[in-house]
Amino acid sequence: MENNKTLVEFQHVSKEFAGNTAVNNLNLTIQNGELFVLVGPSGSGKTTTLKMINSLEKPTGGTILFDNKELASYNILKLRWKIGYVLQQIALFPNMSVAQNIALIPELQHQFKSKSDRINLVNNLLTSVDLDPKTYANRMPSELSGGEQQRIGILRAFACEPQVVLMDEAFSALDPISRTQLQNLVLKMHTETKTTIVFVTHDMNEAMKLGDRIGVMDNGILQQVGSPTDIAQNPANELVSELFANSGSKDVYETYLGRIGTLGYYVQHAGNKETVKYNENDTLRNGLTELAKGHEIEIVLNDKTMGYLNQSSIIKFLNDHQS
Ligand SMILES: Nc1ncnc2c1ncn2[C@@H]1O[C@H](COP(=O)(O)OP(=O)(O)OP(=O)(O)O)[C@@H](O)[C@H]1O
Repeated sequence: MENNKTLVEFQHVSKEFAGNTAVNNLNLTIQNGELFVLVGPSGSGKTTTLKMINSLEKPTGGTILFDNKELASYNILKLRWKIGYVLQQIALFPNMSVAQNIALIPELQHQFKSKSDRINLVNNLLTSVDLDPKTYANRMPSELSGGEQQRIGILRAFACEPQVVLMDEAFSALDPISRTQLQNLVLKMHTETKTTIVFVTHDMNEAMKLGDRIGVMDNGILQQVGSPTDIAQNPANELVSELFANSGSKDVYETYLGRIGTLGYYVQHAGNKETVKYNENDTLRNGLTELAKGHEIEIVLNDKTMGYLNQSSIIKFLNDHQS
């Protein structure tokens, strides 16, 4: 029977380059609608895994299913229309305006019935990321900052309503402020569009902030797959706990909260942006209630709040109240 929940499935997938194993016997399922993060040190096989999803690399062993059909049986060029791709090296077309870049793929797919459809799509997408269409639509990529260019790269990837968006170290070259803004943008796009995203990073903090589930890779081998809570609380082995420890465990709780805060905020994006501060155990519960209502909150960490945050019930609480 078909399982519509699975979008990508790696079955015993390996990839060798001239005798060197980049990916070793990978078994992994990525669900429709999830934000899946692959994290691991340099050379661990993340990019190779990602590229096998859009067939930029072909496995040397095993099988990949896409939407329950063997990837090898697809017309790859057609399939790539349905796969958004965002790279670290910002890849906007330099001779096209912002609007032309964003509308390119839907245009090639004849998705616009009229000129106003095209203008509406571009204007809505730009407005959704706080870039005024009047100012930005006709600019050329060279007239944008790095962060703005990557923002447009993300919009372009989402513009054709892809089945999945692949992002490879998309923010690694950016300054910390732009990086945080773009991470928040990805969470917002994901919450709003429910598009499946596979995000590659070497940064555990970024993984903890973004991932619904995280896959930890090392040396071509998938070490563990789990929610941020699983990875933080029950690392499968030394490698995972070291990677986690090196990322600074305090930061992890902060990014964890960042994620919760961002989700809370974006649930009611256009609504009330009241800021309330909480710093005690009991008020944290109240804070979460506010958050579930869509209010933005800031939680100051101390021993008590850290104790409470250790419970995975915090996530359950938000899930129960947001749906
Ligand atoms: N085209 C290629 N030819 C030969 N070897 C390759 C090729 N692409 C990747 N490799 C090797 O495969 C291994 C995994 O590389 P990959 O780029 O997937 O790792 P990664 O985890 O994404 O690393 P990084 O974060 O540095 O990009 C590395 O040893 C790399 O040198």
